[in-house]
Amino acid sequence: MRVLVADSINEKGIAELEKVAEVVVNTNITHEELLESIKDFDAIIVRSRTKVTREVIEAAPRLKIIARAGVGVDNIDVKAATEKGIMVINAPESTSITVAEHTMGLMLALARKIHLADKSVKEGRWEKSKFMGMELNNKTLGVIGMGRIGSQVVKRAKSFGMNVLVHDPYISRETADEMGVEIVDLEELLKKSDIITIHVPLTSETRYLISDRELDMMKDTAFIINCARGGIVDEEALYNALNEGRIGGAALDVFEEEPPKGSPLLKLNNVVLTPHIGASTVEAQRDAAIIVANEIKKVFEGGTPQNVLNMPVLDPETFKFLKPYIVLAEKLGSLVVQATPGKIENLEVTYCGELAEIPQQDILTRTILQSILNPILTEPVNLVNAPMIAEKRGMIVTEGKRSESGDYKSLIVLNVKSDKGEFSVEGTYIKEPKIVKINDYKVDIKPEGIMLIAKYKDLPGTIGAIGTKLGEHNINIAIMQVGRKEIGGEAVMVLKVDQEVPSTVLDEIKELENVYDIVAIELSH
Ligand SMILES: NC(=O)c1ccc[n+]([C@@H]2O[C@H](COP(=O)([O-])OP(=O)(O)OC[C@H]3O[C@@H](n4cnc5c(N)ncnc54)[C@H](O)[C@@H]3O)[C@@H](O)[C@H]2O)c1
Ligand SMILES: O=C(O)[C@H](O)COP(=O)(O)O
Repeated sequence: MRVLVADSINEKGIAELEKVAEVVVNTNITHEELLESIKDFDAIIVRSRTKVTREVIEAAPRLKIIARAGVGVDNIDVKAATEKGIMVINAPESTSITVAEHTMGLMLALARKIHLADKSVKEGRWEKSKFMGMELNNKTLGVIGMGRIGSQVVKRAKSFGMNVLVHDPYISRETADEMGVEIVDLEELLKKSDIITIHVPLTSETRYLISDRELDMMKDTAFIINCARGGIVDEEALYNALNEGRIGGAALDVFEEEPPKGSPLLKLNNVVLTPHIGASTVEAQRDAAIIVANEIKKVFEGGTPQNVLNMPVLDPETFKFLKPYIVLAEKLGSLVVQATPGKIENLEVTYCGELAEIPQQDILTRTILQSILNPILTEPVNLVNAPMIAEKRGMIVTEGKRSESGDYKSLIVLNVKSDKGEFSVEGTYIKEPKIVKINDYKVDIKPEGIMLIAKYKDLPGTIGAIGTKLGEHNINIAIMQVGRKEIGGEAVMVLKVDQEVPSTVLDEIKELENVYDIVAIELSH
């Protein structure tokens, strides 16, 4: 496995990765160089500098994982990655405290004019009266977005004696009560706050969340801080508001364009600017690097990472329960694609028994269904992109649940229709995967190795004739099972054989009297 580290990360993360992969560190890589070299890598680690665009993703046939050593993934085309079956992971918890502390630093700098006082002293002046500040105590802080970082800011602000208003449409009343904050709409927050701090992701909804109209609602003495993402605050509108004295000051760690070359904001005194260092502490960078390195290791070792942004994360209990059925599902998918004649147009999957009791359908879809689809769809698919590819191919896939599962705790039932016929199979897991029904006939067979499935008329001599034909071609029968509903009616025979069965032999068997059809299937052990 090969991992490209495209932005600088802590060496501890690199050392972890080197235990399982060849690691190439190129933290000055240009977009053009990335487009050229990404084809040789299984994983890439980035921070906010490197843009992982659709173009990059499409030039990356080997890529399995895009890791963001940090939080924001607005520099990664997550949709394009999902379509290609590439996992996108991040290290969401790693930097929250660090960013919250940086926010408090900027708040204090604005309140006490630390940036200006520092400059003045270094330039040889002693202007005590010029730097009259403001206490944070008893002031109102408006927090826009109370997620991981926002809530850490709230805790710290409270310890400074601040009253906190929060605007976040997605948090519950209980969370607000637990944090001891008042939830308000954006307008009220803007009008009442002495300091406003932004901690939302950059999305189409939050782009220019703060522009002329919102800045005009702020007190003329109020400060605004953006440690989230450039583009959430309209910088031109901000400059005008600051320049015209319509607000008191601003602190920015992030910019629409980084670095903010030629921005008029660089010339204003009532502005504190830092070069996107909100997450830059030894502790946060060490944690971010180690977290993503371990996630990549997990993926390479076939495990389930925790911080995947484009597939569901399973708790260990659910994963333990589902794991055998994921193995079974892959075998069932492989069986139906080989046993069904023609192009599959319709796939109906029914989860029965305990499997049907999993409340979140999403988990079954992203694990069991996708494992069934893996072998059915011929282009490389994985747990991330399989349903999308099925849809693109015009295959109608439906899922259902049934609490009843006969003699078994859980059952997966597949009914398949193609342009040339139909096939159905039922499987369960009892210490190992088992096929318990084929085309409505009861069987009991372990789905592995070379299997023959024959449809024939249940008349004396037919089974013997098939066995003889195989014997003539030196094909040894290891296991044989038959299923029928009535004497003399249609029956199904499943044979496990020790050698491959050439198609010419299958054709000879199809010629036998009372044999309707026979297919050979090969399943992994
Ligand atoms: N400056 C830095 O170096 C730095 C470091 C880490 C993260 N960040 C940025 O901070 C952002 C927040 O990080 P986090 O870990 O707290 O994320 P988070 O997902 O835990 O929290 C984001 C919060 O924003 C809320 N939200 C979403 N849309 C909103 C809207 N329109 N109005 C109000 N609230 C809204 C969500 O409900 C959530 O509670 C990241 O997306 C990243 O862009 C910056
Ligand atoms: O979203 C993040 O994690 C921060 O913006 C940090 O970005 P960086 O890793 O480029 O410092």
